Amino acid sequence: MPGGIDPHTHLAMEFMGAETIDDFFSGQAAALAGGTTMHIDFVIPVNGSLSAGYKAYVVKAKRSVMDYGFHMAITKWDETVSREMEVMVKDKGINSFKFFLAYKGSFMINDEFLLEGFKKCKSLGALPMVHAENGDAVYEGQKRMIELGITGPEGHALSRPPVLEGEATGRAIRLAGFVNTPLYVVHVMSIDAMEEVAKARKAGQKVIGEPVVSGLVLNDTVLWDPDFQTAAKFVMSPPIRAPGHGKALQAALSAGVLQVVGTDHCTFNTTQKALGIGDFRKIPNGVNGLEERMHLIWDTMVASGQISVMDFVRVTSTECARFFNIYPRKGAILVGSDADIIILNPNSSFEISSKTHHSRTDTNVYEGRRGKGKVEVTIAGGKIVWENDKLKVIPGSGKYIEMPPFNYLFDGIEKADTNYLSSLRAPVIRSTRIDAN
Ligand SMILES: NC(=O)NCCC(=O)O
Ligand SMILES: [Zn+2]
Ligand SMILES: [Zn+2]
Repeated sequence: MPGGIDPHTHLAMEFMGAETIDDFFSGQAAALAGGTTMHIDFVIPVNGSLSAGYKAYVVKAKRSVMDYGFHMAITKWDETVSREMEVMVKDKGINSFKFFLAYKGSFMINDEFLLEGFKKCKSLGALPMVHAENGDAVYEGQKRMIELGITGPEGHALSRPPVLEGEATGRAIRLAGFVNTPLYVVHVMSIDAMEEVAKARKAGQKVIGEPVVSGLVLNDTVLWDPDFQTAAKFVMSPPIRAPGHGKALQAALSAGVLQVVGTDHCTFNTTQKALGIGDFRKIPNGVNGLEERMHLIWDTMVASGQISVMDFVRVTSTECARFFNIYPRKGAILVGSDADIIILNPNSSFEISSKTHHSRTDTNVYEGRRGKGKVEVTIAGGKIVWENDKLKVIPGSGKYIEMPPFNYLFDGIEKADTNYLSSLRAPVIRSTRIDAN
């Protein structure tokens, strides 16, 4: 099959007072061992500067062992940001921008700037992405938990319930519809958010929903574990939800309501997670998944009969290549495509453990999981990099993949705008005469 493409990772990311323990070397080594041959990471601007952020990430990615691309986060709005977005698209090969509706006081931006960002993305042919949670309400929910004396990891889930994800997802979708731009919703974690995506797609709106492995296969009961370390490793945003949400997301994935599976790989070790002992708001948010994604999706979705092998390739690779406009170079086995290929043996089994995984983190949120379907060989760029449970990787061998704007979702956007304009009624010409009496 074509190698996996993970549309959502955070390697060497500075976040919540810590830096993720996996960098572009260890995170990518883990990815290759799990059959993923390309990932798209989020560049975080430095003090709001896109160019400074881009430069920093070019340095971070120097030791790459596999191909990668960048999305860019937009964390503030002004003329410079608007101009720099243009540079990122036209000169740097970035065709997607992420807007955080959560993380009040750090990454979050308001609706006025979200609208500006959506308009700019549309004009550049870049895909806007949203982290959809209502950041103001999350802030309120966090205060409420602390006042109630709930300071442990369970407070994380209780302070940001599904309704806040549903609200922000619906709002972002409606604003994208108002601007008439395609939209990509990252880490859809709840039924509430998924149903907003479903409703919009049914109405013909170009909305992409990305579930992540943790949301598909885990549930939030672990956040109530009495051991802080055990519970804290599962803290991510939006939170892993109550039992039932994961199964509904799986059904949505098999029905095509959700389209591509990411990981949101963002790893912090036990010492880093301990920053939040006594205050869940300080636990660095993020879980692992780069190495586990292909195995868990195969086992959960294909081995269980929920999706076909063809669908597996679509949701783990091809569709991602199409959304980010690099198909058929990536996401296919064709003459002229990059030779990123995996051999997955459906009859052999895998077992996940922090003792054997390739990530640098000392825990694994999928610890102890076993299943059917193991990636036995990974070929990246025509070279065997994973075979007989051994990695053969060369730091610096990974290439930066430039992604051009105007993917297929932009087809028809201009036409719809023209139709909209001509559908507006002719302006009313009113008399300004005022009668004397
Ligand atoms: N998701 C998460 O908890 N950490 C990474 C940052 C983000 O994607 O929101
Ligand atoms: Zn996010
Ligand atoms: Zn993320």
